[in-house]
Amino acid sequence: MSQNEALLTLEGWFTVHDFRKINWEKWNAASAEERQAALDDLFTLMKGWEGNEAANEGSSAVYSILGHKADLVFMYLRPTLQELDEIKTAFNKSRFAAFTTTDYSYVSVVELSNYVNNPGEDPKANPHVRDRLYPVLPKWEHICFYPMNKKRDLQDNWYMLTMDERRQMMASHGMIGRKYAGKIKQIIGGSVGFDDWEWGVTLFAHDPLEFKHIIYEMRFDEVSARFGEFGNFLVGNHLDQEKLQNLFTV
Ligand code: VOV
Repeated sequence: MSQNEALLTLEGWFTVHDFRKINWEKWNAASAEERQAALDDLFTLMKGWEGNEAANEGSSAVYSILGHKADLVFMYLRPTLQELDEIKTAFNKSRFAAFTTTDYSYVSVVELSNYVNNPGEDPKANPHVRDRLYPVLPKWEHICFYPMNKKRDLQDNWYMLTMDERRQMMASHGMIGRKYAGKIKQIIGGSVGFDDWEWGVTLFAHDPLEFKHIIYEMRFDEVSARFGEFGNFLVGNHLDQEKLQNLFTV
């Protein structure tokens, strides 16, 4: 056993997942003009977010969420926490926000762990690394989000393993992940100090069954089987302006 072999991590954009519920009773009771004004406010915000993305100053995406846990998720990536705060405030001032409530959100920072770095190389000079730290959210049809920890039990304490043991397990994890190239795009948000779990995992897929396949396959892999602890899973479908307009048409 070796202690204090803390890993160097690389951080990219800060991230908020803002999960919202729609107050359908209020929405249905509003006039057609009030509803359209609310949607127009939302579309104006979305245009602004697209501008940020085009200027390489962050990325955003909107998805519906199935089940009772939420109706929508707004996922934002930005260079600073201040910008994420401004987005939250602007959203809350919009007429659209008055028809929503939020009881779950997740704050993290896009993270790469340095298990795979090349000694002597400045990782942030590597365009491949930069693309992963400052990603454009892919807007694929489906999203899956869940928070997770690595276990800290006496027998199975991830943080008491040696660097070599952890590196080996992460290599096996990465091998499984590579089989899903083109099918799953993963964004790992480090959330130690930012939110209630250690990581927020966001997966994008064209086929939602790929979420089930990769997560199930990883459950048999030692790092997940022995050390993975998981929170709530949320899954949903991509929304653009047209789909939002249809969704909210009464
Ligand atoms: C497309 C799928 C995919 C691929 C290719 C992939 C690869 C990799 C690599 C190469 C590395 C290590 C270097 C780095 O990049 O950080 C990681 C790192 C990580 N992963 Fe991963 N992962 C995937 C997918 C993937 C999934 C589905 C999950 C959830 C696990 C599950 O059981 O539900 C996950 C989790 C993580 C986490 C929490 C970390 C950080 C762990 C730490 O201790 O620091 N990940 N991951």
